[in-house]
Amino acid sequence: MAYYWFKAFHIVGVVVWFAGLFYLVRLFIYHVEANDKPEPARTILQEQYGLMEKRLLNIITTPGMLVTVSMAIALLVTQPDYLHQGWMHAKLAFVAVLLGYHHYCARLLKKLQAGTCQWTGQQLRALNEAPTLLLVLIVMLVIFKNQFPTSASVWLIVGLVVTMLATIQLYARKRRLDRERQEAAASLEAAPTQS
Ligand code: HEM
Repeated sequence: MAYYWFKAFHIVGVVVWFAGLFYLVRLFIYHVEANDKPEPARTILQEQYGLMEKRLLNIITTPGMLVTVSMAIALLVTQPDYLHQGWMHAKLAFVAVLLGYHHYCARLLKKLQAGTCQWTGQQLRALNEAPTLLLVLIVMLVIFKNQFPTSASVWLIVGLVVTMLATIQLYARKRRLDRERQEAAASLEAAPTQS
């Protein structure tokens, strides 16, 4: 019975951890893009985003990671056989990458607060795709275990899902560019004409 409790809270931890990771980098994007705003909006926005980022990391994301990992350790102590299985080794390797990503986000936060972050909004958007990929891989490993699917039909489904996600991203990008163009045109119109 304890095993089910550990597994339930392992999954709760995973949901909280990923929600935090996704939202954190989204806030980084807004933080960096606030550089384009005129003062005093820039300072006000960046201070607010800085506060939200710190709270999100310390109150949601890191505790989510700690719950996931501590429940995972409890699962492995209860079921140590998993430690000898190939899928678990692969899963642990991806989790190590995810922990590295978490640590890197915490470093980026410090750089943003110090005003020394060199990442552009576009680069951060690309970075924010990394946890999605890790999420898909880890969940597939834990579900399929050693029967990880390799047949053509499965990869067709994976391809369709990836295409769908890419289409959503491209559409969001198009809408963002349209909005930026409209804002630029509006500010040109509002600017006083010089004779
Ligand atoms: C700290 C490293 C981790 C370890 C050692 C670990 C270990 C485990 C173990 C032993 C199980 C039970 C498997 C079973 O009973 O079939 C499990 C379940 C699960 N894990 Fe992890 N896990 C880790 C991190 C993660 C992460 C980062 C994710 C998400 C990206 C994740 C997603 C899941 C899911 C969705 C289940 C439930 C699968 C099911 O019941 O069929 N785990 N994990």
